[in-house]
Amino acid sequence: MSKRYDLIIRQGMLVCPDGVKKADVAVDDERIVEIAEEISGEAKETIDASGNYVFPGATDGHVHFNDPGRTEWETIATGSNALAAGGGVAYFDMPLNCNPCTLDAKNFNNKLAVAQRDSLVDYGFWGGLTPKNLDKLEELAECGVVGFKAFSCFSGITEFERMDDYTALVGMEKLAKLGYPLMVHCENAEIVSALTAQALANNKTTVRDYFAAHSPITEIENVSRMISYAEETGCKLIIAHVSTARAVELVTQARNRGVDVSCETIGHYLILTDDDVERMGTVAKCSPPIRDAQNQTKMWGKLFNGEFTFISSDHSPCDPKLKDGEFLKVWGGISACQTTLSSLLTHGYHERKVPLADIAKLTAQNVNEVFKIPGKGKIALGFDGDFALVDLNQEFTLQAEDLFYKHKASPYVGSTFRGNIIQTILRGKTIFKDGKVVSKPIGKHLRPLV
Ligand SMILES: NC(=O)N[C@H]1NC(=O)NC1=O
Ligand SMILES: [Zn+2]
Ligand SMILES: [Zn+2]
Repeated sequence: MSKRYDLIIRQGMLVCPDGVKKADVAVDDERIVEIAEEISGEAKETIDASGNYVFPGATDGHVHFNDPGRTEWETIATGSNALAAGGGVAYFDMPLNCNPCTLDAKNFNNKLAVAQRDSLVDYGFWGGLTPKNLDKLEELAECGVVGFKAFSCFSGITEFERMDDYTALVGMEKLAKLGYPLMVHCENAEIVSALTAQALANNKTTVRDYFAAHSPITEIENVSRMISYAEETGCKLIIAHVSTARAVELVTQARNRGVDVSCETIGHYLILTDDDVERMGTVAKCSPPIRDAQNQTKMWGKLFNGEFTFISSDHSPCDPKLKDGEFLKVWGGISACQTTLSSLLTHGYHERKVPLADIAKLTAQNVNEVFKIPGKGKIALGFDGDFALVDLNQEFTLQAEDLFYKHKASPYVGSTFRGNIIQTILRGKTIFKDGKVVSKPIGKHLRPLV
């Protein structure tokens, strides 16, 4: 007997964990219920995807939507719209740069209320770990955080204090017991702050002065230090936005000897170089900074080796006024959550032949597996009906007005991409189509199975 499903997507090239295949996929009651060469049943809605690729909807493991409290920078509403326009169905929001920061249950619940009202797509939240909230980790875990985030160096936000070595050790001991991962922004605080102070004192504030103050060793040293604490405590460690191939090598070596450590990288470390940043200016300032072309080539090698667990955007926008000034002094953060998938299709698949199934793992599957989010991140039976429909060969040049961010700025404005997201579907419902958001906020809170 043929069934009547909520949705059937017909004849798309499905990007499944084991490769790409032409098939139909049916969704009923928000979940994928059938995948077959030809599904005989009918549906309330049918999408003809012939000629297009169907990716699992992306999950961005690392964004700063700044809501509540810094909504003049970005909001959950605008950020989640941008994510959907880029094929995203979920994100994990960082415990800063919202205000107050997510350092206890009360502020977690404040943010949850905003997301319940305003988030177009599904969401998880990071809790923070700072010297001030070692006694709040348990309550944050009970709230349902996906993990904890800490900064080894100054975070840019005074209220979100950096994690000193004592806090790193004790925090990791506690998180190991609770069974939650810690993600660390790894840059050596003493070296970065001394070099920055010296540069400022000498009026050396150019882009190259900034790179010099955040040289590769500051990341490499701190990654190895964090690995030592993880190895000692058994805490699951994730290195945030790793920017140097040498740091990735340290992570891989540690993992090979049994340490529970993995790393995330960000699109811009694979796509832009230091010379691009010099040309583009402060819109492309981030920390750690974007490195040279030689390092970038090695980073692609690491991607081909499977050494990155997932790729995020580190979407960290600000009020444009904060990007206006001398390079060393302005806000560090890049707006990118709308372009990660298209970037990887352009520079990964088309330029370097990265398999599409690997791109799907890096943008959707792995991040949900690492954080134990059930039922999300791949095109498989029983999983959420989350899809990004992609015209793989369609080229487009990104215009500022295409961006759904609160502030229409990004280093990628003016770049030409190959691989356009034409439709995004969250749990069976179309939320973005042909350049427009077509749904009210329907996001729900994602809790890990810890
Ligand atoms: N506070 C904040 O968002 N910092 C982020 N920006 C950036 O470029 N790197 C970060 O960690
Ligand atoms: Zn960071
Ligand atoms: Zn970040």
